[in-house]
Amino acid sequence: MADLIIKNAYILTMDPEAGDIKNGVVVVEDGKIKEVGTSTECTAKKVIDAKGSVLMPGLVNTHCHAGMTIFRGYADDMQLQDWLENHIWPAEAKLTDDDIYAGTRLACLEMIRSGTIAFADMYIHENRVAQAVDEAGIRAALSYGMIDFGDKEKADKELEVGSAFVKEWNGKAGGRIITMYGPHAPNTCSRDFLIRVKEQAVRDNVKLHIHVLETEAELNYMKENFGMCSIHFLKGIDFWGTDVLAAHCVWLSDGDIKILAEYGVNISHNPNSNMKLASGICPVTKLIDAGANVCLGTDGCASNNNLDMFEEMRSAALLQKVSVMDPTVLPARKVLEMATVNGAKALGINSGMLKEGYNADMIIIDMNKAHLAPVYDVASHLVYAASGKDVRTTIVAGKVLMDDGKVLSMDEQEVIDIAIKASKDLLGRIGN
Ligand SMILES: N[C@@H](CCSC[C@H]1O[C@@H](n2cnc3c(=O)[nH]cnc32)[C@H](O)[C@@H]1O)C(=O)O
Ligand SMILES: [Zn+2]
Repeated sequence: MADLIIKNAYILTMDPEAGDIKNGVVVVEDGKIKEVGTSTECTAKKVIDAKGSVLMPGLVNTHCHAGMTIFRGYADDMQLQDWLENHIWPAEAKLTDDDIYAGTRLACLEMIRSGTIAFADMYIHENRVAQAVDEAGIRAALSYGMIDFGDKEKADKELEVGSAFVKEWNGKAGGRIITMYGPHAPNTCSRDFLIRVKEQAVRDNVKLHIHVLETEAELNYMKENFGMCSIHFLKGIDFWGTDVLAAHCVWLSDGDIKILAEYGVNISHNPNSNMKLASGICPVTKLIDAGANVCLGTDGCASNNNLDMFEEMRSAALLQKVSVMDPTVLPARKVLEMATVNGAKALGINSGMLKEGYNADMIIIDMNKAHLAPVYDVASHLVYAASGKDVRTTIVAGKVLMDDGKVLSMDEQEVIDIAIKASKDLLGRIGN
């Protein structure tokens, strides 16, 4: 007997061979997809009738600082450097591991509610992030964010913490957690430190998660200090490879784009964060045309300010169209691919498609809504009309985490209340 059957769904498999399936059926067993088709002989412990709904792979958020939900709306409308140096970093210094746990639980709740089944994180007290992920039932690629500012002692300490985290949590939560190394950025990590981290990641056979060329300020800093941009600098220390997830990649030359594509780098495009911080516009179309793997991320809640990947898909499509003054770029299906297939590839997880043998990481979107009627093209609605609020069911590793709008893996009000209390206590500690 299978664990779960979903029937009568309009299925977006995201599998180029299977395409869309009308009145489709998916059978789930032991956390994996057992069958995808139009009928099945199987029976199951639980059957979901998805009539009038769309079933698709869940969304993959490839750049986040989940615990920063605690800072949602804390510091808006300022430049990145001012925001980081004068507001966020001083506040982060007062964060406790309980704050991070509370903030990450809130992030997991928000992501489960809005159809995200996996996210890539880079933050502090990452062991408490992992604990929250384990309990919430979501999938995640987690890294302890490391900064050395050229201080050898800090570098040693950061790598010790980052390495211990990688080893302790890789593969945990029934395989839902994978770990990465998280060197923060080329202008906050020294050359030697970046070399050491890359070597350690290769030895540990895990990927790397780094911010790259989010702002023109980083580009200028790298040119002044190293005589070259971050892309050429990282190439010079053999940093690039398919094991790298680079967030932002806004300030790129055509030569940089060629390098990123050539090395198979995974690029996490964060349109809402880039717009909110006025960081710039990532040349997504050029990167895709060059063959790079471009996926989508929200960044932290303090620079978005939510974790709704449907909003991120819409922003990515609209921002790119107006930035190149061509409405034909980034069509809906391409954006859906970025948020599912490409995101899964970037994290190295077997999700992102509804295909036999893949992780049963999927979502059901209720299409019986005024703002989703009538339906000519499902993909169009998912990108240009829907939001995370239209997700009714979220399944990760075959487990139903939200069933018809009710979150089953956590007490929603308790999670919200604890996060609000943590933010109030934090304000008291920050003293404003
Ligand atoms: N161990 C490090 C912490 C790094 S965690 C990841 C860092 O990225 C910061 N961060 C959040 N959003 C952004 C962004 O958009 N660009 C760059 N850094 C960010 C976040 O505030 C956090 O300090 C230290 O010693 O500071
Ligand atoms: Zn970030």
